[in-house]
Amino acid sequence: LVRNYLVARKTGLPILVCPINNYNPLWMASGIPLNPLYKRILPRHLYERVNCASYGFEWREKSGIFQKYGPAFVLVTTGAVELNTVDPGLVSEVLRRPKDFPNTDIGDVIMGVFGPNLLTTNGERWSRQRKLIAPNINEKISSLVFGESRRQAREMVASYVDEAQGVTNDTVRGLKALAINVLGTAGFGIRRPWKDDATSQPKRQCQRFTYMEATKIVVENIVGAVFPTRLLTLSILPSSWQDIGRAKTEFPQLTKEMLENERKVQESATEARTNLMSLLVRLSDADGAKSTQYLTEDEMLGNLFIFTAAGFDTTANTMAYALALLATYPKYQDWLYEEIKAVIGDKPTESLEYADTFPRLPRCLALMLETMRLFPPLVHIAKQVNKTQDVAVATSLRSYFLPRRVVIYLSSVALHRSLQTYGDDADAFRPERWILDPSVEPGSAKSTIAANVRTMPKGSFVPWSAGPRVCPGMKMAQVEFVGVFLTVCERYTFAPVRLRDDETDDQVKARFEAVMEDSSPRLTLQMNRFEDLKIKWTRR
Ligand code: HEM
Repeated sequence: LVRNYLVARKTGLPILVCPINNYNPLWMASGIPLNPLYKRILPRHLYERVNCASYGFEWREKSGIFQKYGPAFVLVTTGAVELNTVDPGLVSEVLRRPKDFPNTDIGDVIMGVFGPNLLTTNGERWSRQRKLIAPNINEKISSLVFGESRRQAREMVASYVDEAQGVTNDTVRGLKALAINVLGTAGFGIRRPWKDDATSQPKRQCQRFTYMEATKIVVENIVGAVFPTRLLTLSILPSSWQDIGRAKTEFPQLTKEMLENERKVQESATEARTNLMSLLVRLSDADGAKSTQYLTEDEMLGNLFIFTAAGFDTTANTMAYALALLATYPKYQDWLYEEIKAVIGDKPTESLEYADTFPRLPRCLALMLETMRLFPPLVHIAKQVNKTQDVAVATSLRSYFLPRRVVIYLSSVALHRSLQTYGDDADAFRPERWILDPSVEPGSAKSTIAANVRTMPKGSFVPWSAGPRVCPGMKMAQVEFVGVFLTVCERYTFAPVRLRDDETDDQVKARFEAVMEDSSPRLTLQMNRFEDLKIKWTRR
């Protein structure tokens, strides 16, 4: 603790000391569930430290702690020295310089459970994988994602309307099923009806998981999955933990089977296959000795996992918050509908082409950006100062001295609610803030994502990170989101179901806002009481 404190002193920034090891797996697993208890029993100044040392304090504190300590402060624990910042200049420099600020070792422990991958590696190994993989998450994949997202969304809402008279509190789970199925298609060429995933039951001990089921379980319980498999499968543990253990045990074998199958299909296929796994198979089968264009077998397992891990919960929860926001503020459903109608007119909507449609829906994308501004799936981005050399950075706010090995947390939540960047209504949901020129008519030639969606100042909006390590799935997630909201808003409206006949509009709004606010950052930010989002779908 003393050594860490002395390192922190070198930064010259305000310091908070908390004498625990916040990287201990037990602390990591118990920190969030016990947080409300700590809040109740500890005096405010002690709780503040314990809270900062527990995962995801960024969501619980929002901008408050930065208003108290300034744009950067340091947390010292027995496990680490952590610098937290909302200085956009520092954020932008840290993300621009991956050599000085590589990804953290702790991220590797969590996201590298099945092998090294794009997210968990640094240096040459990362740059080789990045050059191979990122350019291939391309427009062909986007087109596939667009079509599949629309198909899944149609099936989902039709099922709610036909079978439950439109009333459901299941839409968040439905969106998760939709997202995993879209990834199944784009990532692995597995095409499933929406209902298959949405209604699947927990498996009994003797039944094997499918690949997508095993991945979903591990992704949704990623912190638990860090524990050894032997521990997780102990019969005294709850069955949900045993499921994590089983999914973790089965995952490598399931991946190998899928890859073998893909290789067989590729041998006999007449056309090149378009999904991420087929691409990785081609890359790993290249001759590594002669070329730098290869992936090792363990990198392939790691990357197949990371596509789903990075792309599933992030996109699904963003869609869930957007849906809740649109139900809470219904005038924006009309705002989207106006654009959708202007773009697709009377065309038969089943046959909409991605390339003609997606770029002309700036309002639909603005909805996504505004949702992620208020509810960023990753509440922080973690980097660390490289291990060999201290780094100095000067921004318009101040000069920073960053000793080697210090972990840096870029706080997306507080950055995205900054009054300086977003104005006095920074906490309000206003998707139109993203539209550059509101007088441009939807559907007109100037109404495109490229021409009419605002770009925020560097380092102020980082839901997908930025710089050389920006999320390679950003476009894919945007296409999925726009495809889904285009499909549902074109044909349906949805509204909160009142709990009492005399519940007023304001009370309903406050109730839905409270459900969104009651969120916790797990792997990604998500609503704790998502079943309380009871809504009624109605055909337009
Ligand atoms: C709304 C959806 C998404 C959000 C908010 C999101 C967010 C992010 C963020 C913040 C990072 C940087 C993490 C860090 O540096 O610590 C990242 C990296 C990454 N994301 Fe995404 N992501 C999304 C969707 C996807 C999808 C659909 C894929 C898969 C196709 C994907 C694959 C990746 C990969 C492989 C990386 C590591 C990149 C590297 O370090 O070079 N993401 N994502």
